[in-house]
Order: sequence, then structure tokens, then C-alpha cells
Amino acid sequence: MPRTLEGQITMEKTPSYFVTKEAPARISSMSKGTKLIVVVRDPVTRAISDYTQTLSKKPDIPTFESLTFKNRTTGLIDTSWSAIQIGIYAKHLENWLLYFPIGQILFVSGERLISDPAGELGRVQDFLGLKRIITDKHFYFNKTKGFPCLKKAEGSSKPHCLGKTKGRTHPDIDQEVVQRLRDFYRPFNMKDEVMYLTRKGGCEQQPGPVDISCSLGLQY
Ligand SMILES: Nc1ncnc2c1ncn2[C@@H]1O[C@H](COP(=O)(O)OS(=O)(=O)O)[C@@H](OP(=O)(O)O)[C@H]1O
Repeated sequence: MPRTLEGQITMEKTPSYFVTKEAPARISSMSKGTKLIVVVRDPVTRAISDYTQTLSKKPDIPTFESLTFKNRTTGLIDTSWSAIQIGIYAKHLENWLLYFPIGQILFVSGERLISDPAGELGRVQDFLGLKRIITDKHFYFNKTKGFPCLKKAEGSSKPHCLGKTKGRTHPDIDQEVVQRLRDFYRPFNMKDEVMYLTRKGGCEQQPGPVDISCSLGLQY
């Protein structure tokens, strides 16, 4: 990490942090006050997006449907497949709550980043204690891309959309498999846990390893 000067915020983005077992302890030992931002989206769409990325690099991989199940007849889901495993958000969150209070973590909605990017970035700016500089004025909806884009990229006067690797068309997935995955993920939805811990407050004051029983809301 570069040294952070007075008045600066150092930011680091790595998609795999949230699901890496060692990450919370390491980040906490570096700086207990680190603010954490997690972008989450519907875990089923996330899994399909993940699969779409892999498919673009390895077009010969098996179908999404066949990778989803350990045994299609019994309907047993292959939780060791990373595309599925990453979306078990509540399990990953548990590791972070051992080291960081819930108030130090902001969950950003991947869906709202698309439908209302300025609104979602408003929440990020508030969380970081920044003035709301980024607003609606900075975005426009690009019909060709099908996503919001920046009216002006940083240091340029030209519009800027994310690259070709973001916003790919997803393959059609068997709706029965989609439904089966929705049912699978339901208990791992973080909403209830986060609301519970935020209201409860008891687990919030002390960064550092906490008694996980403090996070009683985490019941599966
Ligand atoms: N403005 C804009 N333009 C394009 N894409 C957008 C945008 N905002 C959010 N998204 C969504 O971001 C998804 C890609 O993010 P990733 O999770 O792959 O990114 S990363 O791994 O964290 O770098 C990507 O997922 P896919 O649609 O599956 O490609 C998009 O849904």
C-alpha cells in the first residue's frame, strides 16, 4: 500500500478479497480502521456472470447447468464450484465479522449501480466521509452498451463506458436450474444478518477478533 498523506484516502480494489479466508486478519493487522466496501449482486446472476467470463476464455467448458450440480438427479449443488461458492455471501461475511464491526462495512448493490449509479455512489461518498461530488450529472445511459457510462472520463472531455469484458450478454440458463439456485441461496442472503447487527450495535465497537456468538444474527 502506498503511504497515505493527510487529506488523502487510499483505495484498493480486489474482487477476491471478500471470499479469501486470510484477507480479514491481514487487513485488520495492517489497519484496524480500514473501511470495507463490498459490491454484491443477486448470487444467481453473479454465478452466471462468472460462468460467462470463463466461457469467453475457454469456450469448451461444460454447460452452466452441468457444472451447477454434483448430481443432477438428486439436485445436489456443487458448492465447490467457485461460481457457486463465491455467492454464499453470508458465510464469507462471517469471516469478516471476526475482525471488523459491521459499521465499517458498506454493501453496495450491483443492481443499483446499474439502475441508479449516482445514488449508489452517493452512499459510498457518505460512507467515506466525502462531500457528494459525483452526482447524476456525471452519468448518461448508453443505449448501445445498455449500461450507464460516464459523460466525461477522468482527465478527458470524452464519454467513457466500461470495456467489453463488462456487461457481456449472458447465455440462457434452464429456468428450473435458476430456480433451484435461488432456493439454494435464500438462507445465505445477508440482508437479515446485516440489519440485525446494525440494529444490535453490540458487535460494532471493537475491531479485532470478536466472539462470533456476538453475531447471533448469523443463523443458517
Ligand atoms: N456501467 C456499467 N457498465 C458495464 N457493466 C456494469 C456497469 N455497472 C455495473 N456493471 C456490471 O459489472 C459487472 C462486471 O463486474 P465484475 O464483477 O466482473 O467486475 S470485477 O470482477 O469486480 O472487476 C457486469 O456483469 P456482467 O453483466 O455479467 O458482465 C455488469 O453487470
